[in-house]
Amino acid sequence: MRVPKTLPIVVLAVLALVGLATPASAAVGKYVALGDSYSSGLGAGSYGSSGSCKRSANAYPQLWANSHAPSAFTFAACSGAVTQDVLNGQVGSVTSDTALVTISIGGNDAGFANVMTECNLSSDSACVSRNQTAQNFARTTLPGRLDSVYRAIRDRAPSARVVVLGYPRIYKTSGSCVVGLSETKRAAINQSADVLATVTSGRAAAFGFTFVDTRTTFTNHEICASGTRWLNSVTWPVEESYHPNTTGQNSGYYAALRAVTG
Ligand SMILES: CCCCCCCCCCCCCCCC(=O)Oc1ccc([N+](=O)[O-])cc1
Repeated sequence: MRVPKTLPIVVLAVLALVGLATPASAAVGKYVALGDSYSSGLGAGSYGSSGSCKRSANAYPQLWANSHAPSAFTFAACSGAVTQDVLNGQVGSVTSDTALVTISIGGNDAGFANVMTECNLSSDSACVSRNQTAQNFARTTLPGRLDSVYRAIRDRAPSARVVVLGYPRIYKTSGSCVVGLSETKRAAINQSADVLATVTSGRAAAFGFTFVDTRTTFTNHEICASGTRWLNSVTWPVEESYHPNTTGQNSGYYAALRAVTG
């Protein structure tokens, strides 16, 4: 076997060229953060001048932008948003050169605030019934609404990576819990979270989007869990109740997002 004397030099030259053409870390393109209060960071404080949208400096989209230095960052998520709000007021920020889109949406369409209010003020059976209504809505009406949002994102940015982040279970169910609702109510609310996760992950997959299941990230950090709690219980302002706190945004949502984006 005869190896030409010039081969090592050629190999080195090729390696050098490849090295020059490849930056130490890949450049990060434009990032647009869409969604509701779980993405705006309501519950995590430091809302700056974002008004009623309550975009927190501690929210996972801001944490991701701080650490990844995208070429542009649009924080469009807004507290209380339903799917139609994303279509009307948020998705316009997504453009053909957007590289990454993140979103959490659908919980308000399914009646999140009404469910939590009913379960706090009414009987076990009323809470269970209200959750069944929400679950029925999530299975029948919500898929079409999610499809409209996901289609709009894909149409506007066909080559963007789209990461759909789900909602955690709010409660730990086993064991006693002074700050929490009855076991029956907690189980019913968690079942709604499970239905939302199933429906949302299914629609995300249909569009080739990445679904991040935050139920697993938040495990043992729910309300009534013995570990550090990552969600507010009933708190003041009331609208911040049942939302991720600073640690929930960081160790729950941001960590789960980084697990799929690097
Ligand atoms: C649909 C049944 C919900 C039962 C609990 C299910 C598990 C957790 C699901 C969480 C879904 C939260 C999505 C909504 C987040 C959000 O924007 O909340 C709001 C925040 C603020 C307002 N508000 O009016 O100020 C209204 C709503």
